[in-house]
Amino acid sequence: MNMRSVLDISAYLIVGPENTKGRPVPEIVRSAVENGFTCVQLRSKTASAREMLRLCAQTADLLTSLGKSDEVALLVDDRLDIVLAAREAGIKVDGVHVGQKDIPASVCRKLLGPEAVIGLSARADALIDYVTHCDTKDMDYFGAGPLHATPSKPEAGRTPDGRMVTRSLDELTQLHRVSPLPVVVGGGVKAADLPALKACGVEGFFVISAIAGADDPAAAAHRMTSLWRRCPSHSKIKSKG
Ligand SMILES: Cc1ncc(COP(=O)(O)OP(=O)(O)O)c(N)n1
Ligand SMILES: Cc1ncsc1CCOP(=O)(O)O
Ligand SMILES: [Mg+2]
Repeated sequence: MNMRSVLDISAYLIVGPENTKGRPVPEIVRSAVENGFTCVQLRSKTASAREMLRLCAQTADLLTSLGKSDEVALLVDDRLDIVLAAREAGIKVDGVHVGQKDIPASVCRKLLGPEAVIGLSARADALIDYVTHCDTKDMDYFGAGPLHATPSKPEAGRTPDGRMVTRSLDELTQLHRVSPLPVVVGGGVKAADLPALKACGVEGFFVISAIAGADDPAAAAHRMTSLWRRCPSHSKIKSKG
């Protein structure tokens, strides 16, 4: 199954060992996926390579046991080396999410091949101009944000001169209009944000703490995915040539 052709970024969980309040990462992933999450990214700024590989193996096994390995993409943040090593070990990891300072998407595409999923964080400055003119041939979606400042990533939205820039709903609506790729928005996103976010037309939301930090991750996941499904979306207006 080519995961790129069925990629669904509508409800996107990002999680690593530092986000779970001591609970096992696969336990959080299970709660999310059993309750409608459609994409999972393993992200850790502290875990060793071996720990990340173990997490990849556990999460891939979990998705298989849930019958979701051909539906729910399993991605790794930043670490192209982990994706390559996981593949070498026969672990089904579908791709990588890279940021502006990470290994370029073109290099990821070259090393991972045509079937891998590759996500890219859109630039924080001059966002609309960047997305309009960016060469998107190697990427599958844009990550954008933050919607709000967030303790999960305090530097998100911080400009070089120290200001905090969050994304307005108008900007996200415009982003959706100009983007040649699907857009997933995160950064401080909570259930209460979802109706307004969906109305912008963006294809999905990403969260860490709303699920991984919740007292009841399964209930939180159910609330978010059902809300997202229920809310009306703004459809893209295509200009006729
Ligand atoms: C879906 C998604 N969007 C944005 C990010 C942020 O990526 P990046 O800018 O590389 O920052 P880190 O996550 O590496 O701190 C993401 N991980 N996922
Ligand atoms: C990885 C990332 N990139 C921009 S904000 C963010 C963290 C989002 O975490 P939370 O959903 O807890 O605010
Ligand atoms: Mg990164």
